[in-house]
Amino acid sequence: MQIEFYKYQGTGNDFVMIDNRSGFFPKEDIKLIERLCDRRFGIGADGLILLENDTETDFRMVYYNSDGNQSSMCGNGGRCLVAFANQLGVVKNKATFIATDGLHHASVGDDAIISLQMIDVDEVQKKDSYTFLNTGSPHHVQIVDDLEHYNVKENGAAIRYGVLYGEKGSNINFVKKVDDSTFSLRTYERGVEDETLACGTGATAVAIAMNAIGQTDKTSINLNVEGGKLVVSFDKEGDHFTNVFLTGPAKFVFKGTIEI
Ligand SMILES: N[C@@H](CCC[C@H](N)C(=O)O)C(=O)O
Repeated sequence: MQIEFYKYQGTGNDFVMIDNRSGFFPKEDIKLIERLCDRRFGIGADGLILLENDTETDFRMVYYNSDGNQSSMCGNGGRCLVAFANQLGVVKNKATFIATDGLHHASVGDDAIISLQMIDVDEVQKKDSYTFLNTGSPHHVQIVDDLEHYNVKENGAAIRYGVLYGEKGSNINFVKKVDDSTFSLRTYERGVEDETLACGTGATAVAIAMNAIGQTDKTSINLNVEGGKLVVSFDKEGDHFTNVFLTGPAKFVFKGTIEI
């Protein structure tokens, strides 16, 4: 059997996209999803996303990490899925869709810039050396001295598998302040089990965490990620963050068919 796929990337966080509106895709086949995401034996991606029908919104997002397991929200994947839906003609420059963390609104701007509304954040756990919050996916946020030379894979894995987060784990973000409006980050992603070039829910978590712990009082924050630049904006009331938007490029790379 042959599957038609589309490859997208958002600031270097890359995804295999499949139009599953007919419901043909064998969703329980973890090994198949893992193989499709494999960079040597498959197409290669940080995750795989199915675009499915939904009765109340434009479409449903079903997200899998590259390890083949279905997971929580993916911000860059959500932005890429909106670009994919636009390419398929399912939406026209504006989208409303349902994902594992609830309803999302998005808009398509010039130059493949997609702005995606993320969930509200009601709880920010501030600890001495790190911050933890959920932006659709769980995120540990930690400021480090030498971000450029930091061993993200080794230190990220140690925290992800350590005592703090148990079996469920967390995504781990290491951060450096550039100026009041700008932070650089590098992310170790759960389910990829490696550093990725960008993480949308991670960038969102970093922006909110930096505001919540007083590193900035800005509510529109530039994020330098390894694969490009993202912007996160929000409204704030105490530790309650609403109207959270993640904005950045989401680009079509290629399409093809693969034998499964
Ligand atoms: N790359 C994603 C995050 C995907 C989910 C994450 N790996 C998890 O399982 O928690 C993003 O852009 O948000």
